[in-house]
Amino acid sequence: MADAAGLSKVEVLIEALPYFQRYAGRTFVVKYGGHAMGNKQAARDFAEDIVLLKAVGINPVVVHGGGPQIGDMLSRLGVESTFVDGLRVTDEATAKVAEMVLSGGINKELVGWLSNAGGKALGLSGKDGGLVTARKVERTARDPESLIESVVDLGFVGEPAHVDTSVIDTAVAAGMIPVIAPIAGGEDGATYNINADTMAGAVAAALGAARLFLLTDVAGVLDGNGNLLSDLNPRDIAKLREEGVIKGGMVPKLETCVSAVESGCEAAVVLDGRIPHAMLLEFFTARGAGTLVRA
Ligand SMILES: Nc1ncnc2c1ncn2[C@@H]1O[C@H](COP(=O)(O)OP(=O)(O)O)[C@@H](O)[C@H]1O
Ligand SMILES: CC(=O)N[C@@H](CCC(=O)OP(=O)(O)O)C(=O)O
Repeated sequence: MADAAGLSKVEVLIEALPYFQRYAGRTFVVKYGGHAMGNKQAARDFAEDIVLLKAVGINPVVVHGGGPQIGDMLSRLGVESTFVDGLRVTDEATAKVAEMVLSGGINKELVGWLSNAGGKALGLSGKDGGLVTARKVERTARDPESLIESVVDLGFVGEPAHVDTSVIDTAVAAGMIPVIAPIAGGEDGATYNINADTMAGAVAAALGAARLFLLTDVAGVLDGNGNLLSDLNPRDIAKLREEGVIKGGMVPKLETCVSAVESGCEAAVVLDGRIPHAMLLEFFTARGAGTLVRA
């Protein structure tokens, strides 16, 4: 006779069975933010979640950030960063540091965690296999008094202009988990620093992903009183942004969610990466957390 603990394990698997069946063969793009990476145990849990998704037939594709880690390296070098709408103003030297930290450091660390959890991970940046071609980001700002708009030069901050998924398709067909750093070359030959949320959204759209998960270090999108907003649509988001409730790093995150759901992704979720196994809890159980964005 099976004991109660054994039965409850089976019940959990049975509860998840319709999800395994529905999403087998589909792609989930998971963005792992630099803030969520701080805790080693949470990182191990994250790697297990990704490897479990792969084991049940879903194709996870990881895009990672590393903003705080780039900031630490720059401050060790005596360089201070400024941000415009959550984007780091990037001169040529900063782009070099960002590439070193993201592609050289964090990307390989994540590949190591996934391989320790039993996965076969392939570390890439937008440059590898022609995955992403970047173009320079154009931003304008309006002077609050004169209301005159002027161009803000962010330097080598890029956005994906073109995504060629063939390197991802090849890796997935070979049973691998692609792990992508948000760095890409431009048509001008320069190296561009891309916000990791933006990179994840572009990759999700190009792959026709079923889900986009954005793991960060807050419970989700919070209202003006610090309460979690668990369901949002693009109209709610535009209003919250106008009201100034959504600021800083949450701006590119929600821009990404909106463009993902408007380009066919079923749902995008802003999740608390500090919670152990946040992604599996959200996806396979009724105890979903975070903010779900749907069209
Ligand atoms: N309305 C909001 N709800 C939650 N977080 C917000 C909001 N507005 C701004 N933020 C900020 O956005 C941050 C998350 O973005 P970011 O620091 O870029 O994270 P990551 O490194 O995970 O991408 C939060 O830590 C918080 O400081
Ligand atoms: C242009 C730009 O801002 N690039 C980001 C890239 C890393 C990133 O986005 O990391 P998180 O997801 O951890 O914030 C940066 O330099 O910080």
